Formats: sequence, structure tokens, C-alpha cells
Amino acid sequence: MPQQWPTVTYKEEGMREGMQIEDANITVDDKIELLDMLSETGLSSIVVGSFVSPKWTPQMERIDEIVQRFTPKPGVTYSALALNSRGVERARAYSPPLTIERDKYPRLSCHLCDVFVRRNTNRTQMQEMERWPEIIAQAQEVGIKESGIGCNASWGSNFLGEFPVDSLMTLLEYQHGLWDEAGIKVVSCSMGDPMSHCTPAKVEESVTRVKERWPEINHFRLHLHNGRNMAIASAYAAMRVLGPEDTLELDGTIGGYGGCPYCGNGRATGMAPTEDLLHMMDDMGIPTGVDIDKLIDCVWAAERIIGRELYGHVSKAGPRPRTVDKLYDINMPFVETMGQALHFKKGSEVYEGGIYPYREPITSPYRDRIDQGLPAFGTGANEFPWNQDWLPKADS
Ligand SMILES: CC(C)(COP(=O)([O-])OP(=O)([O-])OC[C@H]1O[C@@H](n2cnc3c(N)ncnc32)[C@H](O)[C@@H]1OP(=O)([O-])[O-])[C@@H](O)C(=O)NCCC(=O)NCCSC(=O)C[C@@](C)(O)CC(=O)[O-]
Repeated sequence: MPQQWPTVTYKEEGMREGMQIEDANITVDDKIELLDMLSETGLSSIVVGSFVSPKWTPQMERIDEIVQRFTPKPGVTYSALALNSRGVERARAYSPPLTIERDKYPRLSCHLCDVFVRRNTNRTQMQEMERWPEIIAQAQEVGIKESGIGCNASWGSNFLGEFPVDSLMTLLEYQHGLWDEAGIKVVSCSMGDPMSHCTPAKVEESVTRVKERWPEINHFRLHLHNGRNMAIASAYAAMRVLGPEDTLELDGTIGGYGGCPYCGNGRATGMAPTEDLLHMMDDMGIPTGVDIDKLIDCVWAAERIIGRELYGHVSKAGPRPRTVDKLYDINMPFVETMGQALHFKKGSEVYEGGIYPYREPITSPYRDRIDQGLPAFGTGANEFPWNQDWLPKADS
């Protein structure tokens, strides 16, 4: 029985998580060029930046100009991060095209790491919790029937060390109890990880335990950072636990850049590279609606704008060639440099003149079959290559 995957929705964070850790002098024109390119890829949800204090994050100082001048594409949801009411008020001035509500549900959430939230927002974890009664009261007031629980810095902290999943579950249990008391059903759980402490094992355990403890929770949000290169594997682990009755919200950044300036990992933080993660989802048969080739154009544009190479792989090695027209030339020469590796998009001229050690051109009956539109291998015992005379006989 093939795996039944959850519905996966994806949010592109390159213009916010990505740009917030890059040079504050990147021009508004360049950011608008990249944002408008992202709008043409098929991405359905794009974060344009954040309305935070420019004293804390100068990279976001000119967000107002970006929102005023970019070209919103119909059907794409554009949002922005706001960490306090002043930020929400600023964002609301640009709605539309911005969508202000970033969460489907009223949610009780806080950071397991008190140090991170103090460093990042000048607030304490206790102050985050103090808001919960108000969130519950507001939900009751407007007759909300479904709610969310959640946590950030869910699996560990660069300042406090690793957190056992038990600690995460204790926090979620407490939040769930408050919603129970209010008589509001909990259907969603979010887990964030700004300091890159996610691992596939911890994410698998966390999502599994939440599903087992509260089977009615069928909506999950994961905000995973990639400082230890565990974001894609962790996202996959979550997909493996969930099923067709579940929805999983993921986010990442083109090229995999990004990070919070106050998490301690700087530009080494990163997120799941969008092009790598969505290419994996393509392979899994999970619909993304995104054109990987246009995403690669965005990564290359981002590298030009930022002035350095980014972390993703599909933009460098190319997507897995799966159709005859994308297969590599079996007689291509020695391919060595990163520039020569770009032949998948730039054509054979990038490796022309490379070492070619073969006395005769390479041929292969397998490639002959592929070029004729046949599968490389036959499926039956008496089909190619099992029926070829070169094959040693099993009883010999
Ligand atoms: C949240 C604040 C503003 C609180 O900062 P604060 O100092 O507590 O705010 P305040 O209310 O005391 O105001 C201080 C000054 O900031 C101004 N101010 C106050 N709010 C705003 C605003 N929204 N926009 C513009 N200006 C603002 C306010 O007007 C005042 O100006 P002054 O009187 O000094 O001239 C500050 O801590 C901040 O901006 N932090 C953001 C740092 C940042 O950008 N981090 C990266 C994004 S978060 C992230 O990446 C993590 C995440 C979200 O992905 C996952 C996770 O959280 O785990």
C-alpha cells in the first residue's frame, strides 16, 4: 500500500527569514525584482518581510517601500511577520495586498527557550504565557470553535541546551488543558525551531506523540531551521507520521538562506532550501504547484543580489533528470567545476573542451531503449536484460 501523504502547504520565507540575516544595504529594487520573480514560480504563499524595529533588524527598515512597489500576483497569499501590535498595525496599512492573519487558528504558544525570546523580542517566555488568557477570552467572545497549541524553540536552544520531547509535551498538555477548560476544541499544533535543534528522530517522536495523545489534531505547522542540516530530513519524518487526513504547513527559503539575527548562528542558520524540499515532494507525488526551473532562476537571482553562493543543491546539480529530454549526454566530457555542473540549465557549452578519454563514443543498450521510449529495465523475468545472451545463466 503506497504511503498516503498528508496535504502539504508551503510558505516561502526567503524575503523575510532570508533577507533579515543578509546585508542591510541590499537595494529595494533588487528585493522587489526577487519578490516579483518568486510570484511567478507557482508558490502560493510568500512572506514579503517583517514589520519589526529597524533598530533591531535594519535589514527590514525599508519593508514599506517593498510592499508599496512590488507586483502582487492574483492567487498568491502575501504575508509579513509582526512580533508586536505596532508591527501588526504597520502591516495592516498594506492589507491588501498583504494578508494579516498568518495563522488559521487562535493559538496558545510560547518559546521553550526564555533566553531566545528575550534576545529576539525583548519579551520573556512568561510574558508570552501571560497573553494566553486574553487569547482564550477573545476566542470565546467571537465564538471560535477550533484552536491551536504550539511551541517555538521546541527541541533545544543554543543558550539552554537540548530539550527532551517530554518538556515539549508538558507545555502542549498545559496549553491543551486551558482550551479544554474554555470548551474550545484543539485541532492544530505548531512547532518552531529558530536555533536549528530539529532532528528527524525528535520531530518524528513529537508529531507521533501529539497524534497519539490528541487524534483530533490534524493540522501541523513546522518552522524548521537548518543550521545542522536537519530541516529537510525532519520535514520528511513528519510527513511519514502524518496521513491523508492531516495537513502539514512547512516553510523554507529559496537557496536555503536565512536565520534570526538573535539565535546565535547568523547566516549559518539557514532553512530548508525550497527548491530541494519541493523537488523531494515532487518525487513523493505530493503536489506543489511550483515550477522548479523557475525556482532555480530565483535562487540564481538571489545569489547575484546577495553576492554569495547559497546552500541548496538542486540549483547547482539540477533536478533529477526523469524524462528523455533531460537526460545527460552519455558522451559528455569530464565535468568538474560548479560552472560546468550547470549544464542542466546552461547547456553543453559550459563543459565544451573538457577531458574526453574515450577512444570510441560510449554506447549502451540501456540508453538505446530509453531513447526509443522504452524503460531501462523490462519488468518480466523474460524481458530485457534478463533475456539477453550476455547474462550469465542462473544455473551455470
Ligand atoms: C519586537 C520588538 C519591536 C520589541 O522591541 P521593544 O524594544 O520591546 O519595543 P518597544 O515597544 O519598547 O519600542 C522600542 C522602540 O522600537 C520601536 N518599535 C517597537 N515595535 C516596532 C515595530 N514593530 N516596528 C517599528 N518600530 C517598532 C518603538 O517605536 C520604539 O522606538 P523608539 O521610541 O526607541 O524610537 C523588537 O524586539 C524587534 O523588533 N525584534 C525583532 C528582531 C527580529 O527581527 N528578529 C528576526 C525575526 S524573528 C525570527 O526570525 C524568529 C522566528 C519568528 O522566525 C521564529 C521564532 O520566533 O522562533
